[in-house]
This record gives sequence, C-alpha cells and structure tokens, in this order.
Amino acid sequence: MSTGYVYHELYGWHDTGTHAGLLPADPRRGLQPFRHFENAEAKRRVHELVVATGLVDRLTRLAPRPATDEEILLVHTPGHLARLVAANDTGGDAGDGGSPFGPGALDIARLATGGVIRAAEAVVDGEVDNSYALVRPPGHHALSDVGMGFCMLANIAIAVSAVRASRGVERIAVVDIDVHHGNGTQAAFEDDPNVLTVSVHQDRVFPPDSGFVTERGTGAGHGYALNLPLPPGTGNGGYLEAMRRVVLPALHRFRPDLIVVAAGFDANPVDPLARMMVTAGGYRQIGRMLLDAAAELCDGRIAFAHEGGYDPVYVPFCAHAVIEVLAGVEQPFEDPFGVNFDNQGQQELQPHQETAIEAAEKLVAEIG
Ligand SMILES: O=C(CCC1CCCC1)NO
Ligand SMILES: [Zn+2]
Repeated sequence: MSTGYVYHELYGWHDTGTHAGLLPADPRRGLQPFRHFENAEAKRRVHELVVATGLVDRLTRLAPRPATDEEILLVHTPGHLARLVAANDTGGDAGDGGSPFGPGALDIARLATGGVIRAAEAVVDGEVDNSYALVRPPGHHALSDVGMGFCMLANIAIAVSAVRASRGVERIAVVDIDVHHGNGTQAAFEDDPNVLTVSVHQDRVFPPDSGFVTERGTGAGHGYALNLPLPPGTGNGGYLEAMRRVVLPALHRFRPDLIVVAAGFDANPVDPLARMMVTAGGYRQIGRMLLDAAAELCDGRIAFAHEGGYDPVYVPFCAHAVIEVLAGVEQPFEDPFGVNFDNQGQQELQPHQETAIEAAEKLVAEIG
C-alpha cells in the first residue's frame, strides 16, 4: 500500500494573527489578545507526530506546487482572486472578517490548494494508492466569490474540478467529516450530478445557517448533496452509525471513480470550536470504512485533504490514526488519551442521534 503525503513548512507560516479578526483586543471590552484558533500548532504537530513515530518513513512524500490562476478560476470568480492578489502585500481578510491573513498568504494558500491537487492527481495517476494532504489554510467553507470560516481558497472544490478537467475523472464523491458543514464544497457542485457531496457535521455550529438535511442540491444536482447534521455530544457510536447507514450506502449508490475526504478532526472531545466526542479510535474506524469503500468502488482511489481541528494536543493523534490506516499500518500507535475519551459517558449511539441519522438515511435511495 503506497500512501502519498503532502506537507510543506510554509503551511505553518500562514499568519492568522492574534485577534481572529472579529474580536480584536480591546481593554474597553475586556478583550485580551488571543491567538486565532486557526493557527499553525495543531497541524504542525500532526506532521511532527507523523515524523516522530516513524510513520513518515512508510509514506511517499509528494511535493506541493502552487495552484495556478486557471485552476483557481475553475471555482472562484476573478473578483475573489483579484481581491486576494491585491491584499497579498499587505495582508487582509478572506472575506467574512474572521479569516485574517498576513502578507504573502495567497502564496501559501495557493500551495495548500496545489497540495490537494497534487494528492488527488497522484491517486488518479496511480502514482500512489491513496494520499493525505496535510495542508493549511483549510478550504471547505470558501465560496466562489468570498472566503469564510478561515478559508481563502476552496482547496477540495478546486482539486476536484482540476482532476476532472485534466484527467477526465467523471464521478467524484466528496465526504466531509469536518465537524463544520462543508458549505463551500457543496455550493461549488450544487447543480452537478457527477459530484456527490456528503457532509456529516454538528448541527448549525458553522455556518449557523447551513448544513440542513433538506439541502439536497439544485437542478440536475438535486439528490447529490447529502447533509447529516448531528446533535452536540455525538461520539463514536453516532458517527460510526452515520457512516454505516448514510455515508457508505450513499457511496455505493453513487459509485464514484474517486473519493475525496475533507478530513477535519474538530469533532474530537476537546476541540474549542465544536462539542462532539469522536476519538482517535473513532477516526481510525471512519478512515478504515472509507478506505474499504474506495477499495470496493474505485480501486482504492481515495485522497484526504486536511481541514479543521484545533486542539494542538489531541488532533495529532486523530489525524495520525487515519494516516496509519491509509498506509496499512498493522500495529497502530496508541492514543494515550483513549483510555479516557473512549469511555466517556454516552459514547454509544443515543436515540436523538438515531433520529437525525434516520432523516438522512431516507434520502440515500434518491441517489441515482
Ligand atoms: O473549522 C472550521 C472553522 C469553524 C469556525 C469558523 C468561525 C467559527 C467556527 N471549519 O471547518
Ligand atoms: Zn471545522
């Protein structure tokens, strides 16, 4: 099993500052400076754990390249790109006021997008069996004409569009396991029946007005967007049931030529930006299920792109667990927090979670 791995030190240099844009330090409001949640720590520490455990030696390093204007414009408007170009010398914000960036951030964002393109291309070309792009900044919230939710460019939507254009890949499924709704990816392919977007997320945590089970896609794309908003507190039991009863059946009905995973790890029990309880062991099982689906449906072609996940201590163990699955590691590295997190109360499936799962499960049959 060969697993491509994308990482670049410049991803750690993306400067999101100390006030997250929306809440600058202001003694009059009692606001002290605080490091933006989307800082380098959690992602840099994923890489460091991958190196420290020796897992990196089982991976095939793929060097990222900057996404071109042409690739970016497959998804984004010229105006969005122009705004980012204009702010690249001074720094600015991706668009929603809460996604600040420093000088040169567009160069790093291009490298993140290009890293996901590289990871997807390498899988489609058979250079590797599967891949993991540990990139920053993230991308799944970025819309065609505006960035948001810490995202400047729609990494996955651009990569999907790029491999369709350059390699003629017909049907692509994007499974978003980030705890926040993959609104940007969904919007990019809203009316396209050849791209299935499936998002499993905490109900209305972000964006607060999207990710409802009633969002199904539009026009010819109706039925090819699937959303499963789960209640706060959902843990391994609820997520694995969601995988078994919604995500995997949807993939089997859609029969993709390639699976792309928006791999956010902010559904972990100690993440500052959500309230779920998925552990490294839970993520390992999710990764296993997705890899097995790829083996059954599309000769194992699956590419993961890192999205959110902000706890610098625990996210590394969650991402490491998934990368181990991709690399076919038989003896997984032990999660030192598992003894606590795996046994927290209500880790097993709860009735109100089952209700949410049933609502999405009913819609799977409509995938043509
Ligand atoms: O991890 C993220 C970013 C979520 C935050 C964006 C503003 C408040 C919550 N999206 O996947
Ligand atoms: Zn997230």
